[in-house]
Amino acid sequence: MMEIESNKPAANGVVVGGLSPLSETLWRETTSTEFVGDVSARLTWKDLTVMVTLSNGETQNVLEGLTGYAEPGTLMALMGPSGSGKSTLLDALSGRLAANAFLSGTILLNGRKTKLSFGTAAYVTQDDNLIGTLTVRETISYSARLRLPDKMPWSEKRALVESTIIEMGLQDCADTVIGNWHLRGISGGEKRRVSIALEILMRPRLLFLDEPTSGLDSASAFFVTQTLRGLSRDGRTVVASVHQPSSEVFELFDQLYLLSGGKTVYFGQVSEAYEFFAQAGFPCPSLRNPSDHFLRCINSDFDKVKATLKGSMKLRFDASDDPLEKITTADATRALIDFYRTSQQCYSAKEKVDEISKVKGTVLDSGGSQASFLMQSYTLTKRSFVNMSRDFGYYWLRLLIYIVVTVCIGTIYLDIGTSYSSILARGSCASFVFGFVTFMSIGGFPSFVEDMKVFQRERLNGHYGVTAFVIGNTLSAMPFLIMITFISGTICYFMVRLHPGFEHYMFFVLCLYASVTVVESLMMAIASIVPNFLMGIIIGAGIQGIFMLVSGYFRLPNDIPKPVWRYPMSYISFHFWALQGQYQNDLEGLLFENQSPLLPKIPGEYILVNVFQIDVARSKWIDLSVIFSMIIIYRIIFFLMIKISEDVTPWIRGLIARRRMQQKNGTQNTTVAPDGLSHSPSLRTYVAKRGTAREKK
Ligand SMILES: Nc1ncnc2c1ncn2[C@@H]1O[C@H](COP(=O)(O)OP(=O)(O)OP(=O)(O)O)[C@@H](O)[C@H]1O
Repeated sequence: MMEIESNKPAANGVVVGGLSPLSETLWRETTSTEFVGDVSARLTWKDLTVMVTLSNGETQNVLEGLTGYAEPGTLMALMGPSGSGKSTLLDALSGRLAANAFLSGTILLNGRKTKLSFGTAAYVTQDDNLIGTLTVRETISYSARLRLPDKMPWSEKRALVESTIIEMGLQDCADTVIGNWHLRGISGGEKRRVSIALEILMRPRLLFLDEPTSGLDSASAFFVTQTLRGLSRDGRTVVASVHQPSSEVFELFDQLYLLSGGKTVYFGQVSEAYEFFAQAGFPCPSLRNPSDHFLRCINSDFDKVKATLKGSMKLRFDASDDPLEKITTADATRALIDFYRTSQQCYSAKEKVDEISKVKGTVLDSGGSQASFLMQSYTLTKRSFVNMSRDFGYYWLRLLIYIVVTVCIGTIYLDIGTSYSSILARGSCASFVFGFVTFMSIGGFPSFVEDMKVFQRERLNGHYGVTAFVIGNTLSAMPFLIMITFISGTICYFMVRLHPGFEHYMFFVLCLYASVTVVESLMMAIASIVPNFLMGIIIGAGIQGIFMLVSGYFRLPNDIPKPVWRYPMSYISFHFWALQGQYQNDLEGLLFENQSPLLPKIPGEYILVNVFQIDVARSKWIDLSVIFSMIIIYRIIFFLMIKISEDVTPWIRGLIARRRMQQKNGTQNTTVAPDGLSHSPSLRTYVAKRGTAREKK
């Protein structure tokens, strides 16, 4: 096959594929590939079939033999009834298919096979996962710092942010917060535009949008679509799935890809679709919105609706002259699919695909971040800190509750003293502080799940890596945790009058800080496995309940059954180490009254060994350092869990799906995913997982 190098720089300068001056400057500055002139994206797909394996081992073709192309400067509408495969086609094209989906056929970007996930193409999902406490301008500015090159001066970054705000028509709400459960913010349509703004900030050449207008009123939907049209006119390739667009919105699209049951019903110019349907025998009635008519022809749910009609309603349908009312939609769809196969549109689409595929154009570099790791970590830390300080539910509420609870502890154990009865009281006070007070930290889990949603969106679009996120989250939370534990620890220490002395005070608050941070880290690790906030809290509470049981208070260390509970559970429990350290910290060096004043006083060391069964040979500072190392271990687990869910889990799921399919069919499946396309994380699985969390909003 002859390869043609596209758009070589012309004699009088470079040919730039219809870019605005701003886009051109940015692209030249940020691209690390050699600038060969045309940086536009031409996407083609040929004989694209996607097969999914279901849990019973059955397979289902979700897409069947689709052929089409998307060109720069055009806005394509992907339409079809629910379940027709629109999202699957978007996923397949953007390299985000679920692990149980297998793809055959060829997808080429500028005539080359390219892995499209993680930033090469921008993908705007249906969910607007944004940080509610930030204003629109802040949201876009942080995103700019996270992704634009460090060496680009801030004035230029700001200019880009401002131009993006104007491009998306967000000037009026630029300084309004996005909004969350307690902050009233911008409207749904504006949120949608912010989500799109974040993805167009880096001026991607290829933009996918999953139902950008769903849930918006007609004016907002029109505005969003008009903006998309503007973006396409800037030389970008824009593909958007749409649900039931109004006639004004529909007219803004250039091309239409109509799907039904995973098959092509129509692919071509929007302007020719009207004629196509008329030729196929299904002309659009004069007073009907064309897009409604097209969907009406192919939506088999209408057959079910008609079957339930009775009496006059049925007669009304039967008396109509619309040819659609005479046959079932299933028959109409079949007729249209057959008609398309032999149509001029199908023929010219195939020709065009072959023509575009032959041209080996620019290798588009990943549109992901250009910022350094340090810049990303710094920006994420700052952004997360700002969010935590503005979100009342993140730490402020916890501080309030911690103060209330520690004042309660302080009044109940007020001035504990060194009487005989204070020995057990000191034990139970420490056990309550390090058991229940630290346990209350799971209250921050819902906010953290919200953070994770933003992270997932940004991660999948290649904005930054997992390490930068973990660093940002750890550092930004630190001042708040120090504040909460030092304030509540100080109240508790001085009201109860625990062992006097600065060193003892410091140990107590540091131990409280370390324990609360371990709980946070544990909850983060849980969030990476169970991103549902209710399930996460239940699991976190269960784990901590077990840890508390083996802490050495409810059952003395030597009495804890050795297998499992003593070894290894008590050693894994941070409560165990906290109590071992705090008991030493509190009792060592004190003398306690005996049962009778005639009997000698009891030294704290004696109580530690004989009552609480504490290993006094080990320094309390070692106990504390074990808790600190647990923080690091849990953060590493968190990091690994994200990595595993990104790389290993899809691979295993794919393997299981393949096995199931083989067992069912008894044959080796020959459908393979080219370039590991199906191995990238599925956005839809991620969106589905978070559906429940979204409902709570
Ligand atoms: N990974 C998968 N595993 C099992 N079934 C799948 C998978 N992906 C898609 N499907 C099935 O394929 C069909 C098409 O799904 P898809 O979400 O692409 O449709 P859609 O046109 O986007 O629908 P909607 O408009 O409702 O979002 C559905 O019946 C869906 O259940």
